[in-house]
This record gives sequence, C-alpha cells and structure tokens, in this order.
Amino acid sequence: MILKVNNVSKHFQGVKAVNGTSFHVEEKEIVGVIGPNGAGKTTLFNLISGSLPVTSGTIEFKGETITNQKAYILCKKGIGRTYQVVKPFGTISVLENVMVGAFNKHNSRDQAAKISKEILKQVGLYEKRDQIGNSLTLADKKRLEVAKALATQPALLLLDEVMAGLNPSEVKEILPLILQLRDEGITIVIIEHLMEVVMTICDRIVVVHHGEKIAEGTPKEIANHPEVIKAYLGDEVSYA
Ligand SMILES: Nc1ncnc2c1ncn2[C@@H]1O[C@H](COP(=O)(O)OP(=O)(O)OP(=O)(O)O)[C@@H](O)[C@H]1O
Repeated sequence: MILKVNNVSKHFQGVKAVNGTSFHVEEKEIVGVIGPNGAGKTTLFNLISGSLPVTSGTIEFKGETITNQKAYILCKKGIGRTYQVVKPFGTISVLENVMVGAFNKHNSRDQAAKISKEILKQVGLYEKRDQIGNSLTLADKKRLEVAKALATQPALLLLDEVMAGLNPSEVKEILPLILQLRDEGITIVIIEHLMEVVMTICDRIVVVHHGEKIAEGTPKEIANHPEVIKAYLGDEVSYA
C-alpha cells in the first residue's frame, strides 16, 4: 500500500470541506476521485500533498505517517501533483518550466535539463521546448503541468482535472500517457469529471459528496451504486 488516508477532516470555519474521509491506494493503481462540485476533492489533494494542514486524521505514505509535513518535503519523498488551474511560469521556456521540477531532486543544471528533455519527449512537448510557457494552447499547458510534476520523479502522482477543457480528441491523446506512466511504475490518483475517462482508466473509484466518502469500488460497482446515482442525479446537477 502506497497511500493511506485515515479519517481525515479539513474544516474551514464552518465549512466541512473534507469530513472523516478514509481510503487507501495500492502501488501502481489508478484510483479516481469523483464527486459533485465543492465535494472536497481538491482539498483532499491539498491535504495529501502538504499544501494544507489537516484539521484531524492521519495520512500515511509508504508506511510512514506524513500528516502535515511541508509540501516540498513530501515532494522530495515522492508525492507529485498537478493543479486544476494550470499555472505555467509564463515568461520562461517550456524546458525551463520542467527544469524547475527537476531541481527538486537534482542540483546540476545539466542533469536537470537532461531529465526534463526526456520528460518533454514522453509528454509530446519536446518540439516546443523553447517556446514561452504562456504561448502554449490549453491542451499543451495541461501536458506541461504533467511534465512539471513528472520532473519531480514522483512515486505517487496526483492529477487534478488534467483533462478539463480539452476536446475529445485531445482527451484521447492524453489517456495513453496516463496509462504509460502507470506501466512505468507510478501510482496515480486522478480527480476527473469526465465519466468515460474515469470508467476507462481507473482500477478503483472513490466517490465523495459534501466532504464525505459515499462509495468506493470498481468502475462497474460505482456506476451501479445507488448513493452515487443519487448524488449525481439528485439536486446536484453539475459535477467535476
Ligand atoms: N481555502 C479555503 N477556504 C475556505 N473554504 C474553502 C477553501 N478551499 C475550499 N473551500 C471550500 O471547501 C469545499 C470543498 O472545495 P473543493 O475545492 O475541495 O471541492 P472540489 O470537489 O475540488 O470542487 P470542484 O469540483 O468545484 O473543484 C467548498 O465548499 C469550498 O468552497
């Protein structure tokens, strides 16, 4: 088991963004986190990656309790993440953007550049390595987000809506990349609102609603789960 989230809560004043959630992730699994808007998905990622402290509960990574450790320390330990809102360093090149991630593990500029070029080839951005970050299309900015996270050489990669805003053919292009990363040994937790994507690539799915886990299972189990159907088809109509 690579990740264990034990009864974790995050309350913002009166808002119970995450409320007593528990789940685990096995090595090399692809686990989807789904739920309606505001369900607490991104907050969960912020807690796992150390961007926010928990209100209560514990988080274990590779058997070690890592609750409330700083984000840069968790990054060094192997937890990488992308952000829902893509934020490339707009005025430096695509290659330099990725190198920022690579410096997490490598002090030498040459070594960081070498690794970053390999990653750019893998995500299909090598030809655009000298372009400025801001000049990329949204689809390419999403690839760059993945590349920046990969450059930190994560064992566990948290992908936050990397396909939101992409057209169907762009989505089809990025799916094999995610499967390839898993084949290379990276464990993936993915927040994704595109059901066909989640159903296709995930081994298991965790469903959250109002900060609480309401279901967990294989894509098939989740698709037929009464609580999930209620959460999506009840008074909540939009989801992400
Ligand atoms: N820093 C914060 N301060 C106060 N409230 C917050 C903060 N971050 C998130 N929230 C609230 O916590 C709840 C969960 O938000 P979160 O962004 O985790 O949901 P989500 O499932 O990722 O939503 P979406 O699908 O819209 O991205 C929401 O009610 C949100 O307004």
